[in-house]
Amino acid sequence: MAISSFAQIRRDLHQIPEPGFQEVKTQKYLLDYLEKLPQERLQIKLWRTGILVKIAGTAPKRTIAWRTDMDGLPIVEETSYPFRSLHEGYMHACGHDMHMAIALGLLTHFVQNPIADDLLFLFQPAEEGPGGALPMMEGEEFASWRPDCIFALHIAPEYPVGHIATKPGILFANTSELFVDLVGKGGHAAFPHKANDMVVAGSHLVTQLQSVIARNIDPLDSAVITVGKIEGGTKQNIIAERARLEGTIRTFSMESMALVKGRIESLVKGIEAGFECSATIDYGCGYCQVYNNEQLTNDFMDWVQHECNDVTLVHCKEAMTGEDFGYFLTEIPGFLFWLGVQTPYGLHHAKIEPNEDAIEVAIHLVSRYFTWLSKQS
Ligand SMILES: CC(=O)N[C@@H](CCC[C@H](N)C(=O)O)C(=O)O
Repeated sequence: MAISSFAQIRRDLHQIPEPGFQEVKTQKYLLDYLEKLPQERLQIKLWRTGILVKIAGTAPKRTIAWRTDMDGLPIVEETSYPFRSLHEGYMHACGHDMHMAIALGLLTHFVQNPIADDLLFLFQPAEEGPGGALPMMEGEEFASWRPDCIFALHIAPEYPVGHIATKPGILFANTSELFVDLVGKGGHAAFPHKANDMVVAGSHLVTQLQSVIARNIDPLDSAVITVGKIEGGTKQNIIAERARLEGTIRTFSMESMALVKGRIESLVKGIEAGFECSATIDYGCGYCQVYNNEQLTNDFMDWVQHECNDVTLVHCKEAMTGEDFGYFLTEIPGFLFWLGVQTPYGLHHAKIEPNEDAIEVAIHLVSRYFTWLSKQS
């Protein structure tokens, strides 16, 4: 069966996943594509490994923006695809390849069918970390093309193709990365009393961290601490002098974030005292929540409900995912919605295979929405 050109673009991008701020091949691929489009209405600016593209409207009163992320994740791909990642140890496992193909599809549509308003397409690096949205917003390139409203989507493995989901207000959580380094005293496996084992200390800490959510967060509030990676030691018969825990914290309020961090700091001090080691905490990068503008989101949801009988709208709950798109929404009204790509494996899974039919669903939906929105002012 023939696949659409944007599904093919997604496959090409799927093969070249790159970490945040190293999206060099991705940027080149996108630029090569943009170069082939009719240029009359297009203006292009580069920002680090990202790209900003403006399409001049026919009678602009404002600028409507669409943002896609670009980076991949450090995952060894285990899909059944013949177009698996060519970058050993990296994979587009969060759908940014789908997001970019959709953005190019939309951009192409509007180059061919311009609307009254100006359109701005943001290809933003480093969503998975250390965060490209905030520095991109602070850059002169964005400031000089600052949009009046901004929108984005994220693929959702749990919804069927043709379904979208969103809600007004908070959609995604506040996040903070978490890195804890423990340093003790290494030694011979047979003489534990002469050493100070950081594998044991780190294991205690991982277990204690679970109590913060269970015993310090109001049960009617929500928070997550996930330790996704532990490193420690050098060999099975050497007591580990060092251990490192890498994780992430998620909360729905900054008060809960401060509370969780305070409790983590106390527990880490306890580990230092209890295991006679030294510890350092680094919170890495943090993202603010994704808070959907209530008016725009409600209007969009009404519009989908009444005008798009090919799309099923789900009124979803908020999720503990993070997205630096939230920074754009702190200053510019807009929203993010989930796009159903039904697949049994979740985001960040080595076997995730999003259904590519969702690419055309998104292009068709958002192109109609922007055309409608442009007529509303
Ligand atoms: C949509 C999504 O999966 N986003 C990421 C954002 C990660 C932020 C940061 N690196 C962290 O781990 O806290 C997510 O994991 O939710």
